Amino acid sequence: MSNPSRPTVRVPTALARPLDVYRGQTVVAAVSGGADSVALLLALHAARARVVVAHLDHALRPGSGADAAWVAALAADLGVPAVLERVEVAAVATRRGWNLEDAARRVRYDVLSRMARAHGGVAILTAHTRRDQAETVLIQLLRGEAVLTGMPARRGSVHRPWLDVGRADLEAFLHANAQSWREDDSNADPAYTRAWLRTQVMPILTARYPGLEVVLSRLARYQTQDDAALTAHATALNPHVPRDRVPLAVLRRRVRQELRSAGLDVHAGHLDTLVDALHAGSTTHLTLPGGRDVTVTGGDLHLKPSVFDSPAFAVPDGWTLRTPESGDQIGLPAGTRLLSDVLTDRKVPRADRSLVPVLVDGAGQVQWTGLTPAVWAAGAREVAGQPADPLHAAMGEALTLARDAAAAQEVPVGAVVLGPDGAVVGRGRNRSREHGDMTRHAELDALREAAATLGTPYLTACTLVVTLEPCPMCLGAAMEARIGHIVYGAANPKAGALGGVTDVLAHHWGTRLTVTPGVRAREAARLLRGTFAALRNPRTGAARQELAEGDEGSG
Ligand SMILES: Nc1ncnc2c1ncn2[C@@H]1O[C@H](COP(=O)(O)OP(=O)(O)OP(=O)(O)O)[C@@H](O)[C@H]1O
Repeated sequence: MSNPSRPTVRVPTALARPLDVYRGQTVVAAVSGGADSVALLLALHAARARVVVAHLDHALRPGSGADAAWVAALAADLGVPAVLERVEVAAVATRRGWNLEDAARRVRYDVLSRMARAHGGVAILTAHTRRDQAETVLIQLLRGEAVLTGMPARRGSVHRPWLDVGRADLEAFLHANAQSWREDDSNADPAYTRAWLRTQVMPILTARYPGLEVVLSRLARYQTQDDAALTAHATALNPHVPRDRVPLAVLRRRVRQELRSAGLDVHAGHLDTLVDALHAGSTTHLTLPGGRDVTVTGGDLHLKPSVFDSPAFAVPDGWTLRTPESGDQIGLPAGTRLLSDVLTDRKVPRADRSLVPVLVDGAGQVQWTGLTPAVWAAGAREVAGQPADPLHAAMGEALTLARDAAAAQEVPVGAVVLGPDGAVVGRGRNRSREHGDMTRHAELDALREAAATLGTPYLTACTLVVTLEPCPMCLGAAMEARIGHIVYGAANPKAGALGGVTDVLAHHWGTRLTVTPGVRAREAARLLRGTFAALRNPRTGAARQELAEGDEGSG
């Protein structure tokens, strides 16, 4: 029931019109408690939509619980139902190897979709405004994305009705109705790209180009229209048209469509190589992320089918070989996961997932998967009489080095380099404090030692194993040394160059490098947390440090 003591809300036309279509409809309003989503909630309620308020507490800030309670109280005051959920997003990010912003977004949309299904909502409405749209276009530009379409006004059931609404109109609306909102300090923290753009970059640009926000959101609209037209051409492309007569913009979309429909992701550099070869009628071979080989020859694109391994060991009694079934689970050292999530993380194309051989035990738990390298359940290697995972063992050495660094009051990061035969040829740990030199990172020490051991600076068939996602300096050094494979433990949202802050490999480099994230990630992350706690508070921190050490064998 609506609160009768609440004054009637008057909504200006610019804000009300985009919401007219929801009159009488059940919709889920995503309300953070910030100005934009509070205004959306008020305006939707005034538009006589049947609103269900949805709020996710990401548990990333001490005040987040208070925000949730505030949103619940506002919903109660308006007489509309509210669904609240709390998810430890930081733990999800660590487990899945995602950066924090990414994890927060993925978890949020997942939870919102579930809430919409449970309440029969026809749409999930977010309060993104023209300002958010302008920032998104700038982010796409800075990341070097091929099209600057911004956020779509609709994607599936997610609707963004206010993408053309200016922030000033919205705040004026809230003030006119004496409605308060919650301020989130992290919105001003320049460590986050969006907040940095909002607080540091946009003010400078807007001082010179006052209409920038409008211009950028118009650009997004035009680019969306252009992209739709070119994509339609690409879809309708006749396979017999000589490729050198097809405009590159259409060809690029066509190649992307073909790869996407095979469930494959590509970097811009890969796409350029394939498109150029198609257009020129030349031949090129590439290995895409996820290990799929693709060849362009004679103006055609050929995808080699995924090849999966069969078990090359005696299958233990009671285990059965089959293909994945929905709901399959695997007990990994860091916890039990859905097999489908593991296959997603390993970038197995959707179309090929039903072909992956798996071994399940008598209880139906997956013990082994035929990926390269294979994924084993915790303890399964021992049951099958297989040697320990060499990467797990190498990470153990790197963790020991990281602990040595911690004991020497250094940031606890350790690294080893495995030579082409898998033996350790280089070791390193952080020594920046000892030398008063910020280039003395663990990886650089390990690379240097490996080059000395092998007698060559080129470490082409070598693997760098490091406890923390490398920073740009160390990743650059590894690429200069032509390292073929990087394995890391914990994600590094503050300085990581493999997706933590930026994904350096998204650009086209001359070297080919594969990356395995998340090996013994929990131990590496705990060690870092324990050391920082020890530095801040020597008494309680010491206990945590011991905890971190005791965790070593659990991976
Ligand atoms: N914790 C949350 N729970 C529910 N919905 C959220 C949450 N955080 C963000 N959203 C939705 O996503 C939109 C965009 O998120 P963003 O982080 O830009 O918003 P915000 O700055 O936290 O809040 P607002 O946009 O309400 O001022 C919000 O307008 C809101 O609709």
